Amino acid sequence: MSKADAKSDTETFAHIDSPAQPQEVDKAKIEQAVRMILEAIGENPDREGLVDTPKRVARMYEEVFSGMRTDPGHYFDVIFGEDHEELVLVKDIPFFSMCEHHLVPFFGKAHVAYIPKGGRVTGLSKLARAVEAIARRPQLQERITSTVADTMVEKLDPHGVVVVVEAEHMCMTMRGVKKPGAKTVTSAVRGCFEHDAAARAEVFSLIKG
Ligand SMILES: Nc1nc2c(ncn2[C@@H]2O[C@H](COP(=O)(O)OP(=O)(O)OP(=O)(O)O)[C@@H](O)[C@H]2O)c(=O)[nH]1
Ligand SMILES: [Zn+2]
Repeated sequence: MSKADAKSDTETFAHIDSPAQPQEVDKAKIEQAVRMILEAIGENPDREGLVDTPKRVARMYEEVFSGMRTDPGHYFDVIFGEDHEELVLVKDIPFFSMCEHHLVPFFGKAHVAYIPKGGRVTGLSKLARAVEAIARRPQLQERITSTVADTMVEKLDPHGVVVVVEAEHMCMTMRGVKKPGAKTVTSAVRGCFEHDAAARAEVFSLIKG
């Protein structure tokens, strides 16, 4: 399921030439919708404090959903021919995303580890950029986790990948079940880490430490 999702993401963004050329969001439509929501809750969208709110929300959605117009795989186009076939871990990458069920934020940290193969070593910042591009869409935590892992497998063909994401979901905090502090942890394990329990344990202990 998650692998299929990652594939469809790759297909969705296949037409985008560069992450530096985002397509526009339909801000006028967002403004219209926000105005309607304000009316629906009994507010006056023309009062002073709210008159610019639809525009602000449209700009905010353009920013927080910018990953809709970014192919995370592009970040792995540049590779260094470094002969390093040992573990690389970038941990505590902060991210912010939007729950696709309620359109409220969930946020936390991502930890990304891989063992490069054949000199396909990526820039460390590209791991964080890929996490950000994938998070900035209407999302599920599980899908962020597996899409990061599957994008790396597809683009870098490494020996193995481990992605761990820990997050707090505002839809569980400020509404509904109201359980502030509850953390969700998800992981995606690919390649050699699937079979090598010791290597997997090393990564998890480095993430924890
Ligand atoms: N698996 C998964 N579930 C999520 C994520 N973000 C939010 N959810 C859950 O999505 C579910 C949506 O459940 P529904 O019953 O359709 O909606 P709801 O009535 O608003 O649910 P409550 O949050 O329980 O009030 C809730 O259980 C959320 O906690 C996520 O990233 N992954
Ligand atoms: Zn939610």
